[in-house]
Amino acid sequence: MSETPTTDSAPAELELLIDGPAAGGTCVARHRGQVVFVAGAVPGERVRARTVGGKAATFLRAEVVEVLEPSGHRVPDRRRGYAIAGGPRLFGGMEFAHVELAHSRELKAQVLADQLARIAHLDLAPTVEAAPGETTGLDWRTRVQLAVDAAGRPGMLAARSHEVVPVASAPLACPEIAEVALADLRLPGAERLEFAWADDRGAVIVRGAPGSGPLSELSLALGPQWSILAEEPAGSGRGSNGADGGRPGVGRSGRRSRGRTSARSASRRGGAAGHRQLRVVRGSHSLTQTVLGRRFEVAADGFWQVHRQAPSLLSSVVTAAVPADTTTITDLYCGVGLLGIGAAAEVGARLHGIEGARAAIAAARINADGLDAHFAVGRVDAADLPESDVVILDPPRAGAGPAVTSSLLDSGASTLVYVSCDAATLARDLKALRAGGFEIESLRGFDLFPLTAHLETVTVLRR
Ligand SMILES: C[S@@+](CC[C@H](N)C(=O)[O-])C[C@H]1O[C@@H](n2cnc3c(N)ncnc32)[C@H](O)[C@@H]1O
Repeated sequence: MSETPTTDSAPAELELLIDGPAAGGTCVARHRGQVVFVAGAVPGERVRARTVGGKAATFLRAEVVEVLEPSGHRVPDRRRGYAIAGGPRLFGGMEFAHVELAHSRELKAQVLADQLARIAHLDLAPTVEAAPGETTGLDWRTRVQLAVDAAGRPGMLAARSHEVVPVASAPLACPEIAEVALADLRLPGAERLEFAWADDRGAVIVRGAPGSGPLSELSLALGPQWSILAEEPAGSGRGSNGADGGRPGVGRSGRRSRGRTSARSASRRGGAAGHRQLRVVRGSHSLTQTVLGRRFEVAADGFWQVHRQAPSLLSSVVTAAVPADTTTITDLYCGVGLLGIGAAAEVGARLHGIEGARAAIAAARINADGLDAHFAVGRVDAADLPESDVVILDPPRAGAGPAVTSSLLDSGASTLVYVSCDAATLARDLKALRAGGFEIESLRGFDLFPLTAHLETVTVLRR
């Protein structure tokens, strides 16, 4: 066991006592006064961990290699359930795979409270509520992105790596996606598979250049309920149509890197979008999702709330915050209109929606059929906000930011309903909104990304 100081270039093994939870699904420990963010740990444990880099002068990052004194909240790593023969090699993105589901929600609530306190000086003790009917936390994703390795095998990326770990089925997926037998698929030339499931149909987007053979294999492997879309070949002249998803600088391969979003490309909460136009190999580019009795059209590669219960849950919670006498609602970052349409229909209000993705606005206009609804394509941070009593906002992880919070303070709105998937940017924006005169009426956390480090919040503010 090394007792020498660690640096980026010299990994070391440390014995650590794990303290509280930290952002990103890690836990905090200390080594010779230096903070260590440890992946794969549970608070209260004693572990042996290997450093994986970090700024040695300020903090270290490490991964558990052996648990010396386990927490009672530790469970066998659920990622092993997705291993193919020859596995298991573990992949990234299921930060709480080794933690009891209920306890993972408590850890998320502690991180949320900590960020609200540190950034916004708020003394709140929010809980993180389970989605209705959640039991295992393993079957919720209606949107799944998989990488494809050089041999054409679908898999997940290893943590902080481009290495593809092949999997037998899509992790955390809803049953309809989970039953697709990935271990049998070979799609050489493909770079990424994106699955989306709606009411009773699904779509698979194949990115990269798989050629006709692999696409035929995919067609045979999937039932008729699945549409298949493929990227147009590079150089076909059919690139992005230029409609901007409006997420500069945001971007992961999912909920966080959305600067290159085309109107027909993914605009998930952080995810990088596709770059090329899609061709329908079979089926349709559009899916229909029914939420609380209302039908929503959404493109297979357009933004949609990922947890199968999220659309109805968020729509209900947002609508409940809208006063019955509301005459006008503005829905910022409205996507295909899910939150604003539900609320406007309930109280009979006029609706304005603003969203960066042109294709989403086209769908929103269809989805708002029968309502007094007006939608505009544009960047929220550059928009003049329409006069309204209530503003709903559901920004990407980057949050609203100073330009938008300033517009909200200048607007005539007396109620804000802020839906967020990032506690840190929420806290920053709440600080600005409170300083400008809004008061927090309620703040609820929801575990809409079970067994990952992410959570959703809905905050109601009034003035
Ligand atoms: C988290 S999604 C919310 C969508 C919608 N509220 C829903 O529940 O389906 C965020 C949306 O904001 C859009 N967006 C991101 N940055 C934007 C910006 N600066 N201006 C306008 N829209 C933006 C994205 O295209 C995406 O549709």
